[in-house]
Parts: sequence; C-alpha cells; structure tokens
Amino acid sequence: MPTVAGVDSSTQSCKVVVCDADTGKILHRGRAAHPDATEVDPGAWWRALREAGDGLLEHVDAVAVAGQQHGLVTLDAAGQPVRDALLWNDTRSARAAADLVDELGGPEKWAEAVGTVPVAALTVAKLRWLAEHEPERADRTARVLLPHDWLTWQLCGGPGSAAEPVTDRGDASGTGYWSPAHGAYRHDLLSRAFDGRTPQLPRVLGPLEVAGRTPHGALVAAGTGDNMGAALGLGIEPGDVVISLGTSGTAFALSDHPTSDPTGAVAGFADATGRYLPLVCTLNAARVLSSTARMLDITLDGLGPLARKAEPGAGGLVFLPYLGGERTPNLPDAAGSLMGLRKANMHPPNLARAAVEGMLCNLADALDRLRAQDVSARRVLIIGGAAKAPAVGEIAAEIFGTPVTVPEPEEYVALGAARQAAWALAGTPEPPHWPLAAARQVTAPSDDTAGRRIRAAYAEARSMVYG
Ligand SMILES: Nc1ncnc2c1ncn2[C@@H]1O[C@H](COP(=O)(O)OP(=O)(O)O)[C@@H](O)[C@H]1O
Ligand SMILES: O=C(CO)[C@@H](O)[C@H](O)COP(=O)(O)O
Repeated sequence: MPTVAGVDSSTQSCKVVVCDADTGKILHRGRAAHPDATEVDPGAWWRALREAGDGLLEHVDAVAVAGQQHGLVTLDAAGQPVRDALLWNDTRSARAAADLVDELGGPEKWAEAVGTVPVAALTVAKLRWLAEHEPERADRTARVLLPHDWLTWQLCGGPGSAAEPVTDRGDASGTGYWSPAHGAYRHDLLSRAFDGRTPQLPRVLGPLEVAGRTPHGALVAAGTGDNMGAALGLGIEPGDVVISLGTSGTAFALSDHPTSDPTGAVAGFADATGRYLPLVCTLNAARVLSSTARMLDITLDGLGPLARKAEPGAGGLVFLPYLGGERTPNLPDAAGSLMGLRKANMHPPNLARAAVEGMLCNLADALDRLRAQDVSARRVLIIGGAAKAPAVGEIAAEIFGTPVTVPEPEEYVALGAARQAAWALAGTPEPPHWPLAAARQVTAPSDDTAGRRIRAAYAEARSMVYG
C-alpha cells in the first residue's frame, strides 16, 4: 500500500498527516509548534517539520508541503537566510504597499496586472520594505522564496544539493509578482518594488509536477499555499465557499476563471489544481477567541459554552476584532475596540459572545465581498482551529443568514497536501478520489432579524471608529 505525507506549515504550528495514497485514510499524525512572532527564522519551520514528521516521513512514498502564504524568505548567494522571514501578518510593510499601489497608477492597475492589489501581507510589499529599510540585506538577497518553497527545497536536499528551488501556481499567486491570468512572473513589478534588484525566483510547477526526492527516496510534490491545500483537502467544487478560522480568517472559493477585484478586498489567487481561488483574508480569527478566553481567565474550551449563555447581540456589546491590525478592511494600524458598554451588560457571557460575533461579522463581510465578485455561495463550510467550538458554527449560521456545513475537525490543509502528493505519485489527470469528510449541518434561524441587527451594530461601530 503506497503511503503519502502532507505537511501544513502554518502560522502557529506544523502538522503532518500520513495517509493511504489510494483511500486517503489517515494512518499517522505529528505536530510541532512554531515561534509566536511575525518574523521567524525559516530554520525554526524546518526544525518543526522534522519534529512533526519524525519517524513518519522516512517511510512514505511521496510528500508535499502546504504553507502559510506570502512570507518573505530572502536567501544569499549560498542559499542561506539573509534575515528572519517576514510573515503574512507582519504589518510593517503597509506604507510600502500603499506606495506601490500609487506608483503603478492605482489599485485597478495591480488588479489587472496580477489579480491582487498589494496590502502589507503581500510578498512584493515586504520586498519594498526591505529595500527601503535594510538596503544592505536587500543587496545580499540573491533569491526570494515563500515558506512552502523553502521547506520543499530543504526536503529535496536544499543548498549545496542538485535540487532546484520551485514553487507552485497557488503560492506564486500570492506574491504580487506572478500573474494567474497569464501564468507568468512580472519581473518588472518585482524589480521596481525591490529598487532595481533582480533576485532569482523559483520555477513555477504545474499541479502534477514533481519538485524532487527526499534523501529517503520519497517523491516531493509541488506543494502549495495553505488555503489552496485546504481547498484540495476538502475537495470543494464551484458553489462552495470555505471560511477558515485559523490565525487568519479566510473566505475562498473555486473559480474556473481568474478574478481581479480593483477594490482590493478579493485577492485573485490561483489554486493547486490548475484553476483559481478568489480569497478574502482577515488578520484576526482564532486568536480573537483565545485572547478573549485569556482575558476572561477561562479555558478556550470554556469560551463557546460561555458565549451560548448570552443572547444574540451580546446585550449590546460590539467587539471590533482588529487585534493585530486588519487586512480586510485594510486598517493595518487598527486595534480592537469593545463598544456599547453599559452597567447592565458587563457580564462575562456577553464579552464571550461579542468576541465570537465580532470575529464572524468580519468574515460575513468577507463573504459579501466574494459574492460581489459573482462568486456563488451555495454552500458555506467552516474549518480551522476556531471551528472546533460548536458555538462558532451556530453563531455563524445566524450571522451569515445561511446554513453552514462544519466538516468534522481535521487538518484539511495537511490532508490537501497529502492528496497532492498522492496525485503526483499516481500521475493521473485528476487527483485521487478520496471520500469527503463527515460534516455537521447547522441550519440558519428562520427569523434572520437577530443576525441582521448584529451585523448592523457591527457596521455602525466600525464606521464610528474608522469612518
Ligand atoms: N476548541 C477551540 N475553540 C476555539 N479555538 C480553538 C479551539 N481549538 C483550537 N483553537 C484555536 O485555533 C488556532 C489554531 O488554528 P489553526 O487553524 O491550526 O491555525 P494556523 O493554521 O493559523 O496555525 C489557535 O489560535 C487556537 O487557539
Ligand atoms: O495570508 C493568508 C492568505 O492570503 C493567510 O491565510 C496565511 O496563508 C496564513 O494562514 P493560517 O496560518 O491562518 O492558516
């Protein structure tokens, strides 16, 4: 029986699943933590991958890595990191992003060129920041990779080996210098952002192409970005919208054609199957709940049950969840706000409920942004760490005003990477058919008044603070 491994190297941790390549059945799992920071030594990801995959990766026939998107890994001529990688949620590049947008002639020009308007998260904005603030390090940068590219290269032998660094369409589409519509790098945009420098870029592999072999002889597939990995792990079809509640909150869907949203809200990414993945990303999701649990001095598992004790609307408390700044809406310098405080509503259940409602109102807006780009949302699926709390699915159905599907909690990003590895191993035109996850269906209340009121209160609070 051939076996395959999938790696999810995400913001907070590295997860590994080993699956039966034919059926997708998960046979083994591993996990290791990542440093809690927005700039991280890529070596820490490699150590976490080896720890999570210890005793597992040596025995598989194929492996693939899905990684947090956009992170800037800068390497010198010897292939060694020039500095710690700047992650997708590091907002220091906000000014650089705004400057790039102005210099090219506005958001429409970027949407047309690469399908996505730069914000602080995009790799191209991080390159501009580096050129401006650390020119010596920029000068030493001979090569630029993304987190999954770098890990894929390490798996294949890394610097000093014959392996060539590669990436895939999905992750390349989050750089801001690769066009999903044309399937090509925009070297001009990269060099303009990097003040004339022209670092080497990884070759972009197609969905079935092979990156190399591990020292143990396992085939290494192309890998992809973590959201593209989740799409493959869930086996979504057009009409499905996935809301992922990890460190980031994302709302994304499959599309047969490239998208470009000049408002900048919807990123026009590519997926891992040769299609496209329009996506809205927020900076604040699962950590809104974990930070609120810490503030209330309760366990994370206790937050959902506490929130359920409050009425919809949290007694008038409104929580704007922009704890780490925000990406959509583009408010990189924002902080969270708790509004509507009154003597009568200052109870722990209201705070717990306001945190869940705030996180989900931000994602309800994301869903609307996707719909505004003609993305159909016949089914809404909720995954990611925060989806493990049953209260989240229930409150989501109320706030989104639509039934939601909550697939059984699983590492869908790692599973998608494993499915990609199985696909590359089989070499078939389509990915192997793996059975879909069991799921809980949550119906929306027949009366949507409460959900509408919650969203209206959230919108009003946001416009009071941010206009
Ligand atoms: N039962 C739970 N209720 C709410 N949040 C949870 C629960 N279990 C885990 N989480 C949160 O999920 C997050 C990790 O989710 P994950 O999707 O793995 O994130 P990432 O992919 O960004 O590393 C953590 O912030 C953790 O606090
Ligand atoms: O920046 C994005 C998507 O554009 C994020 O979704 C990152 O890819 C990180 O994902 P998680 O670690 O939260 O899963």
